[in-house]
Amino acid sequence: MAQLNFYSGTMDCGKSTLALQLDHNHRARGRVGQVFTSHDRAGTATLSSRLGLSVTALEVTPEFDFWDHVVGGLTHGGRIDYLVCDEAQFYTRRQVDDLARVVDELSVDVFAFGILTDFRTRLFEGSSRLVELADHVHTLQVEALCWCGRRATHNARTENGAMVTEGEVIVVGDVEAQRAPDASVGYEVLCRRHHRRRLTAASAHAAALSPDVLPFD
Ligand SMILES: Nc1ncnc2c1ncn2[C@@H]1O[C@H](COP(=O)(O)OP(=O)(O)O)[C@@H](O)[C@H]1O
Ligand SMILES: Cc1cn([C@H]2C[C@H](O)[C@@H](COP(=O)(O)O)O2)c(=O)[nH]c1=O
Repeated sequence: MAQLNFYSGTMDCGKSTLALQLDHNHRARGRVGQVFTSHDRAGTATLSSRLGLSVTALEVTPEFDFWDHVVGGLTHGGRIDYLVCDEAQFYTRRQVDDLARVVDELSVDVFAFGILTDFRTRLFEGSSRLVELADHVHTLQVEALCWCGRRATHNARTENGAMVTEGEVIVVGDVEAQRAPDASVGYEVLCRRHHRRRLTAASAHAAALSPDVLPFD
């Protein structure tokens, strides 16, 4: 029976790498799949992993219709066994509803990948709907780490090094500033404790060097 799977974790925990591996393994066994993404750092219509691999993908814009796309493909004699959907946090609620419908009514497996929460710790629209509808929600095993060594659970956005909590929800960027399209905006994964205190690696380092502040854990 086809299933809707959601693989989730912070930024930089290996979601896109797993998406590429999963696609490779299914393809290697003769299954026919299609790969989708949205706002990938490497550019439009690309699914890229920090380990260096990337593949061409279909870009999911807010107007994109998964149901029409898959039904159209099957009606024209095509075969579709599965969909790999990266950066699914950016998909709309309607698009995730359609993914569930594709699973249930067309028996196509869906493997969706995305971060759960934005830089303000709020659930993304696509991710919240996936949590509501998925047959299985998987947390990635590879743990991204906070600078303090704890498991990173939250994504912080930084502007010129300082953590910010206001701004547009979607700003493409990376955890390593030099790889981001706009180097002044970056991301850093943190444990909840340090996200709450807005303590990035840089600000913790600065605070540790200051003689005026008490030490923190
Ligand atoms: N130079 C490297 N050597 C080994 N592993 C790396 C290297 N660079 C990145 N990685 C691995 O790749 C992961 C990020 O993979 P990626 O698929 O791009 O993450 P995500 O899609 O979750 O943001 C890191 O957590 C790390 O495990
Ligand atoms: C937290 C957060 C992230 N983003 C962007 C930044 C990246 O371009 C992607 C996440 O990609 P990854 O492969 O999981 O590293 O999402 C954003 O637009 N808004 C946010 O709040």
